[in-house]
Amino acid sequence: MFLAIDVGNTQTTLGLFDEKGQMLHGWRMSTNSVDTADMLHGRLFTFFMKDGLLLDDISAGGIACVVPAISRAWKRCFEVLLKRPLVAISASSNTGVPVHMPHPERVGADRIANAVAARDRYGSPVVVVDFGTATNIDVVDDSGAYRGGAISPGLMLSANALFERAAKLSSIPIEAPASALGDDTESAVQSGLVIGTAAQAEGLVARILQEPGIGGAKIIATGGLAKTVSVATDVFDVVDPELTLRGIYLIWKRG
Ligand SMILES: Nc1ncnc2c1ncn2[C@@H]1O[C@H](COP(=O)(O)OP(=O)(O)O)[C@@H](O)[C@H]1O
Ligand SMILES: CC(C)(COP(=O)(O)O)[C@@H](O)C(=O)NCCC(=O)O
Ligand SMILES: [K+]
Repeated sequence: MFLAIDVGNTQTTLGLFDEKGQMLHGWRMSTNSVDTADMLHGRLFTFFMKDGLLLDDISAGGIACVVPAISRAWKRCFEVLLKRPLVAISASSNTGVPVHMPHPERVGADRIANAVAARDRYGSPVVVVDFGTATNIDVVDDSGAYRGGAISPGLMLSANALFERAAKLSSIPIEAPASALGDDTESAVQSGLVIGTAAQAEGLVARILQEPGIGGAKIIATGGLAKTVSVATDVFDVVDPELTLRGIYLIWKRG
């Protein structure tokens, strides 16, 4: 079986795929850039044990990593400890999705994976909004090419900055309030953060859809906060939390 690893700035998600491309198991852990190969190996061992699996069941891995400090530890975990190959996804991988941007090598591997999975599942044009540490938008045009998108501070980053800098505000449950018109501090902050993040996505998507080759695109939400935010908008055709992991699998499968 194939293990897909999506290393984000806050959390690392893992998905175990069978030969038919079904994701059978998924796990989530925090991303710690100081983790060693032994620690990563230990985490994998625990996840697999808990689900009645063996690390030997892994035949290969693929990784989309946007935290360079930890990529060596993952490589060592696979190649030295698990004795299995690990493919690192980048814009220069054989993805089948050409990157029409001046500096393809600078694009995050997670964004490439999103584009590949979205085009495969939903066709093109397609727009992905990924709600993680950053909120990033990834766009595939009607020719099937990746065209970039937008990057902004994610919901939790904004929330934490607000709670840190506004003396009278402290942490509240991050969920959509009943109305955009908050009638107390908690619901006002929920409105600003959750409905605000949703409205930002609506606004950016509306503008991106005006660009040549993007009109009529399906709009997909993914990322750890996709479910929280999608409650507050009807802009999304689909919420697909496993999109990035599926993209890693698809890129690996193409070889
Ligand atoms: N099981 C979970 N299901 C959904 N959301 C989670 C879950 N766990 C965490 N989240 C939220 O998702 C966010 C991380 O999203 P993610 O897309 O993994 O970010 P990144 O890829 O930037 O690390 C965290 O802020 C967390 O609050
Ligand atoms: C945009 C990102 C910060 C998103 O990271 P995440 O929120 O998933 O942790 C990441 O894809 C990244 O660092 N990209 C490099 C710059 C670019 O894609 O243009
Ligand atoms: K991510």
